[in-house]
Amino acid sequence: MNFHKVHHIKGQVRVPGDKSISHRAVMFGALAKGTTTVTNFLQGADCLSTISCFQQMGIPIENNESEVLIHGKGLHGLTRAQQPLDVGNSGTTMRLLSGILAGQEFESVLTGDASIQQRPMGRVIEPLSQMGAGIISIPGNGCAPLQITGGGLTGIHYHSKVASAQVKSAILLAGLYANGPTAITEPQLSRNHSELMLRMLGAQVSSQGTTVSIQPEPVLTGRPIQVPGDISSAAYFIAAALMIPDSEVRIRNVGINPTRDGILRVCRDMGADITLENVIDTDGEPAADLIVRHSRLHGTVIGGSIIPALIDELPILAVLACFAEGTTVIRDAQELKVKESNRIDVMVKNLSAMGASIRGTEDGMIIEGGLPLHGAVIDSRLDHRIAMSFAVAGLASDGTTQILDSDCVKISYPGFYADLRKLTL
Ligand SMILES: O=C(O)C1=C[C@@H](OP(=O)(O)O)[C@@H](O)[C@H](O)C1
Ligand SMILES: C=C(OP(=O)(O)O)C(=O)O
Repeated sequence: MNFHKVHHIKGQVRVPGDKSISHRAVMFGALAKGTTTVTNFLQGADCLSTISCFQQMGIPIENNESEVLIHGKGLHGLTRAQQPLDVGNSGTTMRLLSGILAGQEFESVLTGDASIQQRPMGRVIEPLSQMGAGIISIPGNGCAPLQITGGGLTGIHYHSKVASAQVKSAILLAGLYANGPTAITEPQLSRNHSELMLRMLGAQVSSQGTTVSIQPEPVLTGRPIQVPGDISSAAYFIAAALMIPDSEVRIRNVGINPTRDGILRVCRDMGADITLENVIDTDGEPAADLIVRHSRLHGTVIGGSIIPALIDELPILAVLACFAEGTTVIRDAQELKVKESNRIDVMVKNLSAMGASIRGTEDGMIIEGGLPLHGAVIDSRLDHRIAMSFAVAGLASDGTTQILDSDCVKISYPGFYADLRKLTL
């Protein structure tokens, strides 16, 4: 797909539901008793993989697009799948499901696409094995496919080396089935959607600093869940409006949970004009309209405890940094290397091809902003965040930007190109 320079972006957009919350609504709804009705569910390929895995384990799920109904069967209501469970491209599905399967009295195989088969699973294999699950990497390289023989779990207090909501959630979910309390301490606070939603469904979860603990065998009860818009999807419109002269957009109903709002804090620190209106709170997940206007930006340093609060936004923030005066340093972000692609390498290679001054480091990137960018052929490496980042870069660059495998945006935002185009009219 090709992109060209536009004069401005203007208007309103409503981004689809949050991916992390949509996955969790299906998984936790399946473990609850009764029906969980989910509105504004993200109909992206990753969340559809989660639905299909739970249907294969005997959970009736009705997907009516505007509403998803999960007829949960309680903590012990899952049944063994007849086929290996296929998570597609979704790391969240693979890791959270590993935690749930660790607690089941049956054997399961979890697999996924070529990208997922290269992502590290040792980070869940280690704690779940410590709890007593039989969990092995079938190829023997710490990656999927995984074979999981669950049951007989012991509660542990795990100290994780990575700040990862997927690891934290896997351990908390296994903790639902343990013989005593389970706790996890992470180096920095990662997104807390699991804690909030499990608590709302009836689990006993307590959080103190970067430690979360959970009590086993709660009775979870299904209930309505409203999914706010995904700030990780809003990020592309935030960046486009800031970068492109004369732009102003209103992005409606965006989730602004403080464990996810790092992009707002960093953009403001760079000089961005972003205001919030219509702030609401739905079951502990706040949301607001974001009004974003073109701004003169300056470089900044992004590192430390803010990184987990903007980890998926770092590719588009790297693009934004090219349009800011001075130097932007991204550090402490080595996790970028183990996402759907190596996002440090892919950003450096593609932004360099467009004329940016960017250098990769062990744990991030250093960008000298202010050079004009020009079009190039961009290999998305089938990574949705890369494709969306360069679509936005293309709208602010001379010449033609051609994105290869552009349809990978269906993973988290199937209507992305249509929504972006509407704002350019
Ligand atoms: O828990 C989640 O829903 C997610 C956690 C993050 O991954 P890590 O836990 O690996 O940091 C993030 O990158 C991913 O898109 C979604
Ligand atoms: C890393 C991502 O997702 P996951 O880990 O679920 O594949 C992402 O959406 O950017």
